[in-house]
Amino acid sequence: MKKLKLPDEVYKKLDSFTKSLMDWNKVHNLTGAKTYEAINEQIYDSIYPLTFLSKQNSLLDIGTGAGFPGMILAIAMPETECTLCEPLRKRASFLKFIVRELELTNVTVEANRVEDLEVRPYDLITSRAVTDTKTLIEWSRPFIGENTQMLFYKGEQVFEEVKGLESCKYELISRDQRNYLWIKKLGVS
Ligand SMILES: C[S@@+](CC[C@H](N)C(=O)[O-])C[C@H]1O[C@@H](n2cnc3c(N)ncnc32)[C@H](O)[C@@H]1O
Repeated sequence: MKKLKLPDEVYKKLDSFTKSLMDWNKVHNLTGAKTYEAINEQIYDSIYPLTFLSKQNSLLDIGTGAGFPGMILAIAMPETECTLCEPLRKRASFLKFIVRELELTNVTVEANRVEDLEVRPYDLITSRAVTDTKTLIEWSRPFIGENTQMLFYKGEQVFEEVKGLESCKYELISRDQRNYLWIKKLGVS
């Protein structure tokens, strides 16, 4: 299993998360990642940005699904206050179960569409496999403060999508098929 250097306590919690996800997946089809190995690959994909991101005080993850990347980042960054936004009831119920089971004090699960969330600024906005970059930026706007950064987990399509980002300060970090679009400053639209 590919691993980043993180405290043992974090890996213990990630292991509990994996076991619970496998159990829930047998009953409720929460994610396509069904095996221990497949879930671990999603976990590594979720936390890989910790190799380049600095510490954040607050994070909003749009469309967390069964936990990627928001719940994984929340477990790995216990000092970051994380809001996980997931409208689908069974997925949000699983996220709430994990919060209770792992006694996570830094996580709030919002079982709503991002368009319906209470507006406030976040330091970091993340999203994986939800929608195109243009829509993600529009959805993120109400939550952007002075220093907000965005991190979108993208595939091949990102190379087309960044063509609209000329006025933004961004970096693309590629790993295998994954392209992490790290927007450090939004330009004027
Ligand atoms: C393909 S899943 C990806 C889930 C997870 N991010 C992952 O990578 O495994 C897309 C998720 O986005 C959620 N979603 C769709 N529209 C949304 C919206 N307007 N606001 C928040 N979440 C939304 C869906 O409920 C779904 O769980």
